[in-house]
Amino acid sequence: MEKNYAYYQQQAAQLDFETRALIDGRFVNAISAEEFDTINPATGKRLAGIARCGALEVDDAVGAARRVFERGDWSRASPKHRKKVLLRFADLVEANLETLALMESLDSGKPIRDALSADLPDMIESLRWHAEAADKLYDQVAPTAPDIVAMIVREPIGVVGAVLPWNFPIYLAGWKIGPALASGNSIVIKPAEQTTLTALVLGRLALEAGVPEGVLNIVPGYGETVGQALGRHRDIDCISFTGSGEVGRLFLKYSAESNMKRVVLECGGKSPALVLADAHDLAAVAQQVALGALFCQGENCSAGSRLIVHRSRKDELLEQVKRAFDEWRVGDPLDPSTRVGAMIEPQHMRRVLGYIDGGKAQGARLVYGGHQVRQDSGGSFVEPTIFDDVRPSMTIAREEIFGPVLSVLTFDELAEGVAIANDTSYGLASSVYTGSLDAAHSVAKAIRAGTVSVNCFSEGDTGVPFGGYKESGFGGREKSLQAHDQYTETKTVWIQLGRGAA
Ligand SMILES: NC(=O)C1=CN([C@@H]2O[C@H](COP(=O)(O)OP(=O)(O)OC[C@H]3O[C@@H](n4cnc5c(N)ncnc54)[C@H](O)[C@@H]3O)[C@@H](O)[C@H]2O)C=CC1
Ligand code: BAL
Repeated sequence: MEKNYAYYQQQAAQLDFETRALIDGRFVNAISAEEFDTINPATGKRLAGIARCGALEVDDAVGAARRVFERGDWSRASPKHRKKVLLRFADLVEANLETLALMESLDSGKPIRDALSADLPDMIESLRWHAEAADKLYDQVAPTAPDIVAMIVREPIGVVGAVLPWNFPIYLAGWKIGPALASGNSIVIKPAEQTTLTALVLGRLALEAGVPEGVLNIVPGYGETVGQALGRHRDIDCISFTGSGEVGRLFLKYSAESNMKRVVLECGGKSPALVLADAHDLAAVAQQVALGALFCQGENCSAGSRLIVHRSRKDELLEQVKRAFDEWRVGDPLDPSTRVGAMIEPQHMRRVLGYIDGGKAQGARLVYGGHQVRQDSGGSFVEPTIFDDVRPSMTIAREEIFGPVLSVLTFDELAEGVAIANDTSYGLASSVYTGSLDAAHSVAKAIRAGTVSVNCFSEGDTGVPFGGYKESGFGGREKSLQAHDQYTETKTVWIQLGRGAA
């Protein structure tokens, strides 16, 4: 059967959902037997009732994670064994790619085409990449005096709490599970309450692949209960969090008020796309600008939400960007021709529409879109939107909107453009478009952001670090070998020769 809209609708209608927590290798209901609803953002309809866990289930999951860690079934397994199991896990995710993509699209509102072509393949790559690293990351021996051997060894940090957002639920689960498990830790995952379904399938597949019981636990529930209990738990060694800066700060507080656990935060952005006067091929630039602004409905921490363009090229580029935006059709996420799906929930849609109203009120010029659409669907849809004549002081140029809204600002001198790009409390990603190698390098050095992409919008791949400067990030990087630093402790073993037993 052709894999068209009708096919995906039919497949989606046949899905079964796992809705229970995974603790110590068993799927269990919440102790209270309570559930919370997970809703399809594209229809407003309930998909399933999910186990509503709380601090008691967090205790059980952390206890199980700690026991297996101390027993060593996984933490002291040979790296080769961990690699083999994680590669099998990746294969199983791949074998279930379409089912997981459908579930992800239903639960998060993201277009099925993105779930199939980006979220799932990238998640699988993350598992494989870190699995392969497991038996290739060597420890070190320091240069010392001849009667000393000083070894610098990495050890798993212990029990990791992974707190996930709703914008890339399975993909970001992969960012955390891959390196955390490859380096021998146990993990307790708290999915965002809006998007729990795919994480629970991952739990089943991990067990099937041979990840020992208790090594990977999933505790669904709300942030104030499950999230906070993880953050304050004295037997968790590291929290890896992705989400808002506001909640990121809470995790720092939880850590300070409990056991000083390591906290790694990945917290959003207001990323610039800086287009210099000598940029080539504005039609191609416009395609990248649209991708940066609209991918995942703009619900993307690294979204290129500020277009900062040299005044001499503004009018021409703006026309091209509008044309590029025309290609981003809003529609039912299950329709493979849809490129802009549903906002995660009605309150978030209202927040995005509030920013649009605020932009108009502050004097920015709405030149494209600007409205809620597809009301009849029952879902939360906002059309791609462009504001021109935005000043750096306006709220839409400063705050993370997390929706398909692009602000256009102009500059005359390059230094001014760079200053506007850096005039933000965030520093996650950025793009620069130029025909000059010199300018590309100078701007890349001057921009204070974790990623600078030149003549494209990109976060790179699994092999390169991802994370933010300033309030976009704290404590480390995701992806690449640097991700393993989050989840490992460094131990120095200092051996004095000639004083021990013969
Ligand atoms: N990847 C990113 O950078 C993301 C950024 N955001 C930003 O945050 C805004 C709000 O989105 P939310 O879903 O509300 O993000 P959030 O930061 O509230 O949620 C992220 C995770 O933290 C948990 N959480 C919430 N409150 C908590 C608490 N008091 N203690 C412990 N854990 C808690 C949530 O349950 C979820 O698992 C978005 O509009 C966007 O600007 C949101 C999601 C992802
Ligand atoms: N851009 C992928 C990571 C995130 O949105 O958090």
